[in-house]
Amino acid sequence: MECISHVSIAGPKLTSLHHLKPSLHFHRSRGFSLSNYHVFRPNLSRIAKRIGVFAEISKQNSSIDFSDADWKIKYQEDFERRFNIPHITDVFPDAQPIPSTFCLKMRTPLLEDFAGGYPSDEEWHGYINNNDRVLLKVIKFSSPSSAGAECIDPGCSWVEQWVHRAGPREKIYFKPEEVKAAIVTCGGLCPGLNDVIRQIVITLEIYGVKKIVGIPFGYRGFSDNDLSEMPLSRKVVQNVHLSGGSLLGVSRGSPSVSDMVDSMEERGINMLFVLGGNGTHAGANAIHNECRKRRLKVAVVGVPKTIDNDILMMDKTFGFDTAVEEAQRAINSAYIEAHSAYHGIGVVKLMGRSSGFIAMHAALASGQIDICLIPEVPFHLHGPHGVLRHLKYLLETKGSAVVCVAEGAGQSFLRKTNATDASGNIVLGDIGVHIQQETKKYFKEIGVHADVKYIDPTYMIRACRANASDGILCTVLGQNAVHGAFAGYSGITVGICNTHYVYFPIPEVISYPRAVDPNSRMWHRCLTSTGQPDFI
Ligand SMILES: Nc1ncnc2c1ncn2[C@@H]1O[C@H](COP(=O)(O)OP(=O)(O)O)[C@@H](O)[C@H]1O
Ligand SMILES: O=P(O)(O)OC[C@H]1O[C@](O)(COP(=O)(O)O)[C@@H](O)[C@@H]1O
Ligand SMILES: [Mg+2]
Repeated sequence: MECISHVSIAGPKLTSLHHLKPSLHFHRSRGFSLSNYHVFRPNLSRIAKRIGVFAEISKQNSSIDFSDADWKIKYQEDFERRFNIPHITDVFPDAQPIPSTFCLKMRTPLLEDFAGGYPSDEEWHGYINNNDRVLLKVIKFSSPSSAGAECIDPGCSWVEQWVHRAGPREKIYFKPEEVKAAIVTCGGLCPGLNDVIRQIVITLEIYGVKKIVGIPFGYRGFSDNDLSEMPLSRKVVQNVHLSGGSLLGVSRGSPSVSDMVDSMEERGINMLFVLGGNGTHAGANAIHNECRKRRLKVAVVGVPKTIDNDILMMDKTFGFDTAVEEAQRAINSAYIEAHSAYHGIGVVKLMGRSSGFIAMHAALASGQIDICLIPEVPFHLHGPHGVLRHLKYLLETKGSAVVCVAEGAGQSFLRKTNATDASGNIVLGDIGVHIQQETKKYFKEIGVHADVKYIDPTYMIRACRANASDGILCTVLGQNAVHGAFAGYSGITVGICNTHYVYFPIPEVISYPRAVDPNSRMWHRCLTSTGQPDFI
């Protein structure tokens, strides 16, 4: 691979970190304690153990023999294998590609049949080479103690990790007139679903596909005989992005994988575009595997939909930006209420089952949050270092305060019900209500007036239409999903990585939910912005 040119990273230098050092009750979670550095990412590991994910990472790295002079080459080869994207020729080695019918200089497939041959423009240079790659990690950490460092070996050496570049290929493995493409949207709503549906349909038509359908109400639509598939065309989807929600509907819970593949066979579906989060992608990968087992020439391509932004490796997922923007309205209302009341306290609960990205980014964007609580960073409500004591301090010094809490935070304070939704997700207790009640109780007990208001904007945020930035992301992801399917890939998902668009094999991005790294610069920035102390 070619040489990389390096640039310096902005941020506090070790020599200037003393202002962040923990005092008795200050920023212990920032983790600059170098003397305790036994593992590569101590703070992250501590949190990781709690949420049971990073054990896997250390297991992967602990099996590497760093005394082997070739360990890096072997690691990179192994990485290349892991991130290889499954292709139709893995199962059908004799499958012959045809020249792509996708060419921006030649839009005739919309109008013509292919009896006289496939239109193509050999001279066009708008295609992606199958060997093009995008660098997954772009920071060269010089020490495991650098904030957010992700090191493979104790010396934290530079290891290149490349993933597949997304986009249209010169050769395609499906004849457009033989394609029946289906789109399904699963899980909860997320801004941008309609934008992605629209782009998939438009791009399919540009390739020359005539049979495009929507599966209604998520995976359920495969098995419920009362639900018929929805014919889709550019005309049908032309304006769908102007409203939120999903044109096709969503649902949780699903029929068995084998029933879904039976249904696909009956309907003659050979391209399936699956829009959803971790659960949906697990389903998509299972469908892909089942199709392979049955030797069906089918492309299954995912588009990660998670407002929580909890899919691994990606810069962000669509809908996240809109959610952060929309959350500003709730935060601002909470701020105005709190600021206008005598000793006002506003509590805003934002989405994020296991990841606090929305809360962290919304806090950063608003500049009105005094306390941001996320699932990745443990906290106490009561006690000398607890949230409530700090709220009292804020009322004394500022007169009002605003708390932003991610829905998955502080679950240990709430009674567990073990209830799950139809998809098997744990039903969380309402931490927002709990904080509101505990705050009221606390101030009553200490005889200090406090006017506590609680806002839960979850469903208002989820139902929004995508903002401009998400609209663009959805457009690119939707188009790339179609390019990936035509290129013959299956069991893949699309994403954005270091601002470039890529394909990932599904299992690599859903092995556990992506979480905020409490040792990352972004969390440190959030703490700097809110000015909150550690609550442990
Ligand atoms: N491990 C799994 N294997 C197969 N299908 C799954 C799995 N987990 C969830 N699903 C299905 O995926 C769909 C969406 O899952 P859900 O967790 O509700 O949303 P999300 O995809 O956003 O995580 C549901 O229809 C659910 O039944
Ligand atoms: O009320 P519902 O539909 O179960 O959804 C609530 C959940 O949906 C979410 O918005 C995320 O849903 P997905 O995992 O489906 O993307 C969570 O933040 C929230 O816990
Ligand atoms: Mg899920």
